[in-house]
Amino acid sequence: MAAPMRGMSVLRQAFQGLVRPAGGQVCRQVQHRCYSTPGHVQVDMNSETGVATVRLNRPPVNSLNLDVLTELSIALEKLETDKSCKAMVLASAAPGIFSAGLDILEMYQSTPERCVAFWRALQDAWLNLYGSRLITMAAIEGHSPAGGCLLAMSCDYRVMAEGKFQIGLNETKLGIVAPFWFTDVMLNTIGHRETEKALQLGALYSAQQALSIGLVDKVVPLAEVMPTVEGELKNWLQIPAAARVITKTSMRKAVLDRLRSQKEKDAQFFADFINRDSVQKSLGMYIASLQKKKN
Ligand SMILES: CCCCCCCCCC/C=C/CC(=O)SCCNC(=O)CCNC(=O)[C@H](O)C(C)(C)COP(=O)(O)OP(=O)(O)OC[C@H]1O[C@@H](n2cnc3c(N)ncnc32)[C@H](O)[C@@H]1OP(=O)(O)O
Repeated sequence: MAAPMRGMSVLRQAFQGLVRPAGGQVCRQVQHRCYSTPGHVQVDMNSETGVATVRLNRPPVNSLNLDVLTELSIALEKLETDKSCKAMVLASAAPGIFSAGLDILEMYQSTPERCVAFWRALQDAWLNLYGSRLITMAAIEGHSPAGGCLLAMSCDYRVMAEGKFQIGLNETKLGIVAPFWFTDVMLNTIGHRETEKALQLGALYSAQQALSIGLVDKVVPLAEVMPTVEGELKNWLQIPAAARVITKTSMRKAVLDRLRSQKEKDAQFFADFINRDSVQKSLGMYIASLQKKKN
């Protein structure tokens, strides 16, 4: 039997038929399909309910590098074209973390070519997620700063674990600036006034604070995050899909089109900005401060 997954009772897993096959990877019998387990993005498709669970799996903190973003993008594309898939839950396989955001090492002392490739991968992953026809829900079972917050905000619904975890767009604290499409998503989520404060301060919120400004939709104990997402999904799945998708698309189209129309310019701008001496200096100091935490 596979080791119990966080936030899920052993009984529940037994009921769902979790087994460990000869290859050593966790798979489910009968109604579940695992499309991709060897990489950094695990997809578990329940063909009975039409709900896919996509877990980021890059310990220790699920930082988003070029590989993770490319895998995430491909996984989302596959689910989008899978007619049996109706909904997607974005979660983490790493305890205590949803995602630490972009891998800072992709932005520090990197080449302009790598920076552009990295940024394109982020753009594509985000366009696939924010523009998805699927019902998308974020199960935030840990910290979710910066790019992690962007992924969560890009879902239709967010459930976060109570306790010490934090969420927010903290870019200014690193001496960098949240790109316009990060800002657009936050504006659509919490409104203008809260976004202005949040972005200028690089604010990281506790789950309760995030709930109070509408950055997340529900806060529950850690073990209740997945069951709460599953419960909420039942409501969403009852809505006629075509009407829901048209509504979602019309509300998100302007923001998606804004990036689509200037993808290359945005990627080039990112590479130029990130390679400025002053930005590299700030990032270097931030990396040192993360490392110092341990000593
Ligand atoms: C008009 C101008 C327009 C400009 C347009 C372009 C501008 C560019 C915008 C770029 C956008 C960037 C968005 C981002 O996502 S930046 C990333 C921001 N992320 C963070 O600030 C999170 C940093 N991490 C933490 O705070 C903590 O790690 C944590 C998430 C709270 C977890 O804490 P915990 O104690 O559990 O873990 P550790 O801190 O000990 O970390 C374990 C190891 O992981 C390394 N680490 C952590 N985060 C990252 C990361 N994001 N990237 C790479 N590596 C990371 C950490 O250093 C530890 O490594 P070690 O074991 O080797 O020491």
